Amino acid sequence: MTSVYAFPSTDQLSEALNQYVEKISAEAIKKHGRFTVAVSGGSLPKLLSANLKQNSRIDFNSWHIFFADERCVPLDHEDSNYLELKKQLLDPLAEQIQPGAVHTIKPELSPEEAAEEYMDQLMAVFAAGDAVKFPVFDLILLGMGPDGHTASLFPGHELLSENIEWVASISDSPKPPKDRITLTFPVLNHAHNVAFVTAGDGKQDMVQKIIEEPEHELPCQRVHPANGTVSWFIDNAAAGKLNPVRLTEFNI
Ligand SMILES: O=C(O)[C@H](O)[C@@H](O)[C@H](O)[C@H](O)COP(=O)(O)O
Repeated sequence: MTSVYAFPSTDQLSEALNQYVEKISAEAIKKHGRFTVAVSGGSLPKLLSANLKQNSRIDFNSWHIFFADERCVPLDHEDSNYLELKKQLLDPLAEQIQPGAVHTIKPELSPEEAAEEYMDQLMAVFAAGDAVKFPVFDLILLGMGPDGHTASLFPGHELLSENIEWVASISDSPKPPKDRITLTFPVLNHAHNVAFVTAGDGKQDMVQKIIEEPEHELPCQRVHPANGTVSWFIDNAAAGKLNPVRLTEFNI
């Protein structure tokens, strides 16, 4: 089940996303004492954090934050997804309400080694003590590239067929920087909830293609958790070419 929510402005998109994340994190923490979330880079951290960073109802201490993908650069490098999330969400949060854990890559490692090490971090959180085939995130927050990529899963790339490893490295990313790690489709498709977040009229062609033309089998279209929900949070600019019948009224 895919729900597409469109909002007149990015401010209203961010507020709706704040309410959605608050609901899912509260349910997860009530159910199993923690909230596990994977965050993408690009424009997502800013759209995610605009209202979330001021939400005093959220128990960030119970959060485990991972990255859906990350560039293999130092954590203080301008291309680092961690740095962007730090700027947009972590730094504005008071010391006593910081997330319980923010799982960053080890940038000094090669992309291959960084992927292996990130797998160890995922195993420690999701498979402590018992064997699991894939981690089950409470929420994975994804962006949509102009070519239909998501995380660092790009159209036509061999990584799209990875169905065993939880984390993969890529050294020929069409979107710079070229060296990255990324969660793989099996992990994305085991999540309880996935939310795509994208805005701007530059995205309207691809949004229309992804939502209305499944035959393309673009990376964004290959995210469909068997036991999970998929939601799109977009602004009216990005929804500009969508048939309005595809839109769902947001009420949470
Ligand atoms: O590390 C990355 O580059 C992102 O995770 C990437 O997958 C991003 O989400 C899309 O490229 C959309 O980026 P924009 O929202 O900035 O267009």
